[in-house]
Amino acid sequence: MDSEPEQSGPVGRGDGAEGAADASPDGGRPPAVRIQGLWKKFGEQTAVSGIDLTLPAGRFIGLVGPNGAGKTTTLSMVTGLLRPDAGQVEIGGHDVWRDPVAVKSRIGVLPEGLRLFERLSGRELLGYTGRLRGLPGDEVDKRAGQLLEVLDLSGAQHKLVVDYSTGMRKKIGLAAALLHNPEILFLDEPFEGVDPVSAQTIRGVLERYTASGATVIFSSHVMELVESLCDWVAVIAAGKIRADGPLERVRGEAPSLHEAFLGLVGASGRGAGQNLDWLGGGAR
Ligand SMILES: Nc1ncnc2c1ncn2[C@@H]1O[C@H](COP(=O)(O)OP(=O)(O)OP(=O)(O)O)[C@@H](O)[C@H]1O
Repeated sequence: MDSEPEQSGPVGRGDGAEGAADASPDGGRPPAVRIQGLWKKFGEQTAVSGIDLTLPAGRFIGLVGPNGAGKTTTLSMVTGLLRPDAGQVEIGGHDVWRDPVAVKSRIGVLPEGLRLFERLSGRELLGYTGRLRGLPGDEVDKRAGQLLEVLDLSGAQHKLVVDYSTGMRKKIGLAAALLHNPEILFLDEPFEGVDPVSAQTIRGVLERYTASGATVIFSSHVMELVESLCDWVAVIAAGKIRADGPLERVRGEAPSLHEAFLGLVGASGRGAGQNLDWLGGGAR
């Protein structure tokens, strides 16, 4: 994207770190995430272009942006999976790269393109994950059984992960990310490829988790989903944050988050397919 997007309707960036002001320590809790000057290039391609962002603890937060905006790259750097070219990230007040053990014990991650141990059953995968996390065996068994039950995977617990469907993989990945009861859960496109029934199950688990004061940060391009789940939103486009803050403020005067998003990423009124004059039954 080579031009600045319009910012009609919702409150955008460029007016100081107003999102940061609202995301300041809440009841003595440090922000869930504090990002300063984050950059990442892949060869000539700048994926993340100087992001500053503070996300408060205890919220359901959506990171939204079009394809290629930099969501996965940002989440990978924030969760310690990808080293930034420049910048700092703190999670719950701990530096991700200087204090990785403290950070990793506090977070759960459901990455994009989830790579799982395919030759383990779902149950074995949770057992292995729990032991890696240092949980006692009986506690792992108890938690794994409950998570499998709630996520409707009990019937498939002895099936190999390689034979799981896309939705089942998302759910077992979510169970593995929740097993150690993290303070902050990062989910990259958790609902992609998931049917409505499984989506409702995942949603219920996440709502229960945030109701107890935990933080969920998830990326998505499904605005309706973000609007119905999140109370805090950050909009990213072309590697930059375009707006962030409470949902109502990012939505502004726009009738929906979808409309606000199109304005913020500069896609309002973009014609769809005027050049495809050959396409369609009548043009043969
Ligand atoms: N490993 C890589 N090597 C080269 N370019 C990359 C790599 N990873 C990401 N990119 C590029 O960086 C930009 C941001 O990609 P990223 O995957 O972070 O976007 P995204 O917002 O998650 O997109 P989507 O919604 O389509 O998953 C894109 O232009 C992408 O092509």
